[in-house]
Amino acid sequence: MPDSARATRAPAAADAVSSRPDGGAAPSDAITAVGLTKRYGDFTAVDGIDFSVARGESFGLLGPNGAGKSTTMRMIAAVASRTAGELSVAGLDPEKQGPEVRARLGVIPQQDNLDEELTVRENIIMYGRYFGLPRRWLLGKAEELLEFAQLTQKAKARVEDLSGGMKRRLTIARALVNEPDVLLLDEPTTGLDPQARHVLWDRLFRLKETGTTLVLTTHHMDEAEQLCDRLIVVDHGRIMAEGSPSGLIREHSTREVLELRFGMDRNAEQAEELTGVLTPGDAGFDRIEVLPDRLLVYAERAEEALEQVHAAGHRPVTSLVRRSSLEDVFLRLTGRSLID
Ligand SMILES: Nc1ncnc2c1ncn2[C@@H]1O[C@H](COP(=O)(O)OP(=O)(O)OP(=O)(O)O)[C@@H](O)[C@H]1O
Repeated sequence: MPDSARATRAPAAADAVSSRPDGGAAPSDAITAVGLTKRYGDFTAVDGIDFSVARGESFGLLGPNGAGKSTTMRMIAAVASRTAGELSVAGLDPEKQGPEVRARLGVIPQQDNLDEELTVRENIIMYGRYFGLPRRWLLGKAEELLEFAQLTQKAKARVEDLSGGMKRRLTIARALVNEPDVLLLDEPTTGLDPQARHVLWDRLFRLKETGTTLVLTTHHMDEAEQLCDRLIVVDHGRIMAEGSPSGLIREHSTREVLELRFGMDRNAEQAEELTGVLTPGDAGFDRIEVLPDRLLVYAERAEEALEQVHAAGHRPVTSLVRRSSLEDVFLRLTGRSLID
């Protein structure tokens, strides 16, 4: 939340906070899930997952399409029921205390659901009215949020005239109108061009710095690396690993990766030959993964590995040395790529 926005608490939202049924001090965890499960008939979309999100933390669910990320978010947001397990959001049970939970959350769904008929400013004000916030207070709040979202110049524009990145920023501004404790973002930058993604990341980074708890889903490893203090890697409804981006990379991958291309049909055959060239002691070599278009040589010192490849007479068409990423962690854990 922008500092300026914090200075003027939402009056009606404050009432909602003081009417908390548990009445006690705010819990240290913003969200706690234990054995959280969601089944659709025979199909298990979320399979008994445990995690907690501390207040002020930026927490991610990283996984491919269909991993169960959105379903988990929908249970947190009190719009889908759970089949089994425990879930606590700001100390409340979303299933039993849906309206109270929703009053404490800002939700950014995968698809923008802005009111196309209204102007940018009106979108924020109307959304605030749903929370019962007074119109006069909302007029000032809308200006703060427009500034935060870098949309002041567009205040009177209609939503249909905005770019994709602007719409996304407006959706975030709108979700902040009730001064939520936790912001839920489902795939916040999917579909945006690189420049629009960076502008959005910058805004989210600002929110993170001012202490807003962020929970986001993504299948972009760079987004998770940029924004998350901690994340869970999910696949088929299960948690495969948990940790900080750098901790996960340290635990599950080598420091560096050598990417080699030998030409479409030769990669598998070359992988076998290179396994004979590179031994575990050499260059901190760990293993080779064969992808359809390239080989990934996992080694602590990839430049040294490349020297050894050359010294053994192998001539890749292209070679690239890079640091390991969360994509490599996912590949290691599941044998698959994050984006199929
Ligand atoms: N209402 C539903 N009825 C039946 N199956 C569903 C329903 N909603 C989701 N699923 C299934 O549950 C699984 C998890 O879906 P979910 O949307 O949570 O995945 P995701 O990780 O968020 O992926 P995406 O990024 O594609 O949304 C998918 O296989 C999906 O088809």
